[in-house]
Amino acid sequence: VATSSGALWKEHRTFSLNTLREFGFGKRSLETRIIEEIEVFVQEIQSKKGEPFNIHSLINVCISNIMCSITFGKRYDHDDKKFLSLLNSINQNLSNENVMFVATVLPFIRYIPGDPFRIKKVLRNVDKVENHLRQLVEEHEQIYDENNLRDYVDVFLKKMKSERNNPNTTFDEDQLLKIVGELFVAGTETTSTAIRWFCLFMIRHPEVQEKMRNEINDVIGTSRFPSLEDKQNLPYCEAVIHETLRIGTIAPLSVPHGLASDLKFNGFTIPKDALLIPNLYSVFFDEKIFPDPYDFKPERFLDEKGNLKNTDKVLAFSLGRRVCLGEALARMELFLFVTSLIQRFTLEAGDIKNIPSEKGTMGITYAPKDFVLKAVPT
Ligand code: HEM
Repeated sequence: VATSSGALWKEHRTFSLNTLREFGFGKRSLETRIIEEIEVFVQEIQSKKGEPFNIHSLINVCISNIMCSITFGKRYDHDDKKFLSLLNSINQNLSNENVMFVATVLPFIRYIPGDPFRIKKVLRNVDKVENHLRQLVEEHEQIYDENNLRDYVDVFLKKMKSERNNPNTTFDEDQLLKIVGELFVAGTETTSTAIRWFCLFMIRHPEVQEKMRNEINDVIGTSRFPSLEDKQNLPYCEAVIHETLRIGTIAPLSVPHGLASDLKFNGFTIPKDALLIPNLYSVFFDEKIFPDPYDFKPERFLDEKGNLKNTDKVLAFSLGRRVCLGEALARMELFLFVTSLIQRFTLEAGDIKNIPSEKGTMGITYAPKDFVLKAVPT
């Protein structure tokens, strides 16, 4: 979806969205699935007993499991070595994306003996992920039952079978592998990065955590997990999520777009086929929209009565026809994960002399540098 355009993009974006909606996007069934994953998340954190740990892999597995269950009807245990190694390969490639830009411009560098640019490593990682996904698709094909469509892959297989005699079909195994790979990667890395930014900002701003916890305690208490119905009653928590997406700037340059026709803009003509790189960063840090843009201030999204305002200015998922396909899922996950976390734990720096920096690293997303934290039960 993300890398295609024209008729192919339209057909597969519509198919993907409809199918993902069928499997719960924006529905209660998906909320229940997310909360089940949060229960595991909380148990894993409790098992650390307030000792310092790196939350990166824990968040990655939880978020990835949600995407895996929609796509393949499957989730993995947190100590599944094969799955952890797969997620690690994806992480390595995403944080190493710049290398692939260089290899695209200078393709010969991949033939240099040894692996000085780590390109062979990146390609080995791609193979590893593709082989894993291919195996999952093959397993689905073997037990496919058209009267019991369990997940995204089954619905795609049904469409493939119904289009078997259409010579122009775009529903084939290659396309299926591309899309599940994309959903798996885009659906894990982005949301997981947003939650890591959230943890980092909470360590740096204990007063914000405290306010969130007070609001959660007033509205929900501690006996049950937050649910999506609580969202409207937790404006401060929502404001913190918007501020996290703004300052975290997970996709500062969104995704490059190609121009389908000439475009006149501010007296310039930008020719058809030119590559446009949207600069979301310039909006998030525009002081006319967000005064003191470098300060973490959730209150900027609340009016004097405490109601949310200006949240539509945070274009974290971009906008227009190619707006992020996973926005609904990501917003559900973000709300449920961060409120459940703050309801049960106080987040502190793992090492008081080493408070994690707000300066991140740029790969395919803008992510925090790895850090350790303490999650002290409230
Ligand atoms: C906090 C989490 C997320 C952020 C910040 C984010 C951000 C973005 C952005 C900025 C784009 C580019 C839109 C454009 O081209 O104008 C995008 C596209 C996309 N995202 Fe996300 N995303 C997130 C979560 C997800 C999730 C959970 C999924 C999985 C379902 C997903 C799947 C996609 C896909 C498939 C596209 C390409 C859409 C198209 O080209 O039609 N994203 N996302």
